[in-house]
Amino acid sequence: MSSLETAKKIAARKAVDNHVSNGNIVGVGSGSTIVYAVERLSERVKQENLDVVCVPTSFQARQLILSNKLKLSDLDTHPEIDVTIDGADEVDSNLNLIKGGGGCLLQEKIVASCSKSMVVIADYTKNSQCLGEQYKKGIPIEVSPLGYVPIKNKIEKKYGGSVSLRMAVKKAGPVITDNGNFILDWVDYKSTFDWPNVNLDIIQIPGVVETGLFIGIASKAYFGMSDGSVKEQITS
Ligand SMILES: O=C(CO)[C@H](O)[C@H](O)COP(=O)(O)O
Repeated sequence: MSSLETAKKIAARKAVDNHVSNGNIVGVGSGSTIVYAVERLSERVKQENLDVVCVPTSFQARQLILSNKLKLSDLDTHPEIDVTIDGADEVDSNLNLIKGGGGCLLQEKIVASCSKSMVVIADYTKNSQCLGEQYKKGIPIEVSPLGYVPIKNKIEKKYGGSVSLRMAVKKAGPVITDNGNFILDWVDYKSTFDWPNVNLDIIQIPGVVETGLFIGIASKAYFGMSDGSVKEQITS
């Protein structure tokens, strides 16, 4: 296993061990790091006979829950979640996040917002001082297909940088989210922006469904480090 995969795995396992207990409703994030968390959750459920119910943040998370034989639920049945564990594309020193590299930002934000706490699991490359310092693929913005060109133009005109429509890899067309929307990726923005205000402003543009900026949502992050240790970060 590469040092990056080991880092993801140790962060994920520690978060599950520290934050999940019997009777919990658990929000299950998306991406590659969450796979290790679900594996650990499944181990603990078997070993400790835990009664845990899982609410997915994506089609991928749903499949992971089912293939690991965990109890699957949804927000209709469980609108209040004890803890959501999820990955991130970048985490700043205030635990503000960029998420949505995997295109699941809307469900991820809804599930996190229904949770008493959101715990981030990531490898050491995601740990930065300010957003945009490490992650260069851009801030994802989920939009209604109808409005993607005017939304792109408005963001570029007001804030600069470049906004592009995310294209599918194995299809001649755009990525379509689990909710039937498009994703815009905004690159070359200023990393010194006042993110809480920029986020609120972008969300006001008609046709913007959600942004991948998670401001003031996460309460703790676990970073797997290259030396095999796990760094814990909380909000100041
Ligand atoms: O936000 C996400 C998906 O929408 C993921 O959590 C994020 O992209 C991190 O993924 P990975 O664990 O593969 O690095």
